[in-house]
Amino acid sequence: MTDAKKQAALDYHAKPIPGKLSVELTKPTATARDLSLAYSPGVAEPVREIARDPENAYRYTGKGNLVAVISDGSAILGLGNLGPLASKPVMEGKGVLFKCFAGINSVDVEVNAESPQAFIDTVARIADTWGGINLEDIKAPECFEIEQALIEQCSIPVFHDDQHGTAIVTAAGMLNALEIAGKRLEEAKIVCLGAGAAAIACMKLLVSCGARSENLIMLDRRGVIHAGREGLNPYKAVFAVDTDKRTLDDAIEGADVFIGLSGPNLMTAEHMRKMAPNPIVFACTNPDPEIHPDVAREARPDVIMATGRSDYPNQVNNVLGFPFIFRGALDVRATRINEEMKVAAVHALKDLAREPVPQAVLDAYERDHMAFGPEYIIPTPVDVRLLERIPAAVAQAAVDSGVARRPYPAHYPLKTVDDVYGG
Ligand SMILES: NC(=O)C1=CN([C@@H]2O[C@H](COP(=O)(O)OP(=O)(O)OC[C@H]3O[C@@H](n4cnc5c(N)ncnc54)[C@H](OP(=O)(O)O)[C@@H]3O)[C@@H](O)[C@H]2O)C=CC1
Ligand SMILES: CC(=O)C(=O)O
Ligand SMILES: [Mg+2]
Repeated sequence: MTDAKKQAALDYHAKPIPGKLSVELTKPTATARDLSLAYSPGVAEPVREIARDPENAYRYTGKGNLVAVISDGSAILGLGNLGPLASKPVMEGKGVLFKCFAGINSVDVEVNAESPQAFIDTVARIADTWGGINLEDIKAPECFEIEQALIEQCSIPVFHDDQHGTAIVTAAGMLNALEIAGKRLEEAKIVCLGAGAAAIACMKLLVSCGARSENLIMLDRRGVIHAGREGLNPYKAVFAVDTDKRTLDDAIEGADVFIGLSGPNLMTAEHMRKMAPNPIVFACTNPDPEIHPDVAREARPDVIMATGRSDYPNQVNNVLGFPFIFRGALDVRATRINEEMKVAAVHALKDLAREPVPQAVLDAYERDHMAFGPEYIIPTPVDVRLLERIPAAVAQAAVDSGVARRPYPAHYPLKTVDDVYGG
C-alpha cells in the first residue's frame, strides 16, 4: 500500500470515533415506564423465565442473533503471531461483516491464554452468552485442538472461520475456475503453499470434493511435506506424499493449481512460467498475496487469478462464507455446523456465480460488465443474493441432517438484512 492508503486506513479506524462498531438500543428507554420494563423491576421477569427454561434466553435476550468472534491473535491474517490485542481491528472487522451482510450482532473477544487448554476453559465458561462462536486467526496446530474441544463442550455452533469458511469459499471458487480452465478436479495437479489452519482445511475439503491426494503437494516453511519427513505433526502427516520434490521450485513444475495460504511474496514470475497451460492461482494470503496479480498475469496471460483482497477480481475470502453460514445456522438454532451444511454452502456459492450479475454489484465495483468467466469465478461480497441463497441452503442442510432445533424458517428466503427477524 502507498503511504497515502496506509494513512487513509488508519484515519478510517480512528475517525470520527475510534473503532468500527457500536451497540444500538432496540427498545424505548425515554420514560420511567420504559426504564421500569428495561431494568428494575421489569427485568426480573425474563430472568425468572430463563432460570425456569434456558431456551427462553432466545426469546427474551439477544442471544439468538449474537455471535462471538474470538481470537488469541496467534495468526492474524498473514501478519503472524502479534498477540490478542493487535487482533482487535480484525475481529471488529469480522463483526462489521456479520452485521452488514447478514444482520448478525457480534462481540469480539481477544483472549490472552497461556495454553490451548486455558483458551478452551476461558471460552467454554462463557459460551452460553452467545448464539454461536466464530473462532478467528488462531494458528495451527493449536486451532484444531481448540475447535474440537469447544465443539464438544458447547451446545451452540463453534466454527473456526480460517479453516472452514476459507475451505468453503476456496472449494466453490476452485470448482468454477477448473471448469472455466477446461480441467477436472480429479486430474488436477495441486500445489498448496502453507500447511496451517486454512491450508489443511482447504485441502481436506478439495479431497472430499474429488481431488486426488496423490496429486496434491503441500509445503510449509521447511518445504514439501513428503513421506518420511521427520517431525511432522499429525495434521500435516496426512498430506505427506511419496515424492522426491523438496521445494516450491520443484513442486510447481507442471502444476495446474497453486493455492497460497502462507505468507506474502513467496511465489515468483519464474514459478508462474513453470505451471501447466491455463494455470489457476489462488494467492489468498492477506493483506499481501503470495504473488501480486499484475506480476502473475504478466508472466502468464492465461492464468485464472484470485486473491483474498477486495481490490482485484475474484476475491476468494471467507467473507463470502461466515456471515451467511452463521445466519442459516442461527435461524434453525443448529447445535453445530456439520459437513452437510458446509457442502451446501459450497454449492450455493458456486452456483450463484453462474447467474447474471445485478446492476447494484456492477455499480459497487464500478464495472460495466461482470459475467461467469476467468475474471468472475465467484460472487462478490456485496451481492445481496448471498443472503438469499447461502443461509437457505445451510438451514435446509441442518434440518435434513438432524442438527436443527427449529424448523426451516417460514420467513426464508431472506431478501435483505431487514428481514432477518421475520415478520
Ligand atoms: N483469503 C482468505 O479467506 C484467507 C486467507 N488466509 C491466509 O492464509 C494464511 C495462513 O493463515 P492460517 O492458516 O490461519 O495460519 P497458520 O499460522 O495456521 O498457518 C500458516 C502456514 O503458512 C506456512 N508458512 C508461513 N510462512 C511460510 C513460508 N515462508 N514458506 C512456506 N510456508 C509458510 C506455515 O508453515 P509452518 O507450518 O512451517 O509454520 C503454516 O503452515 C494467512 O496469510 C492468511 O491471511 C487465512 C484464512 C482465510
Ligand atoms: C480472511 C482471513 O480470515 C484471514 O486472512 O485470516
Ligand atoms: Mg482469519
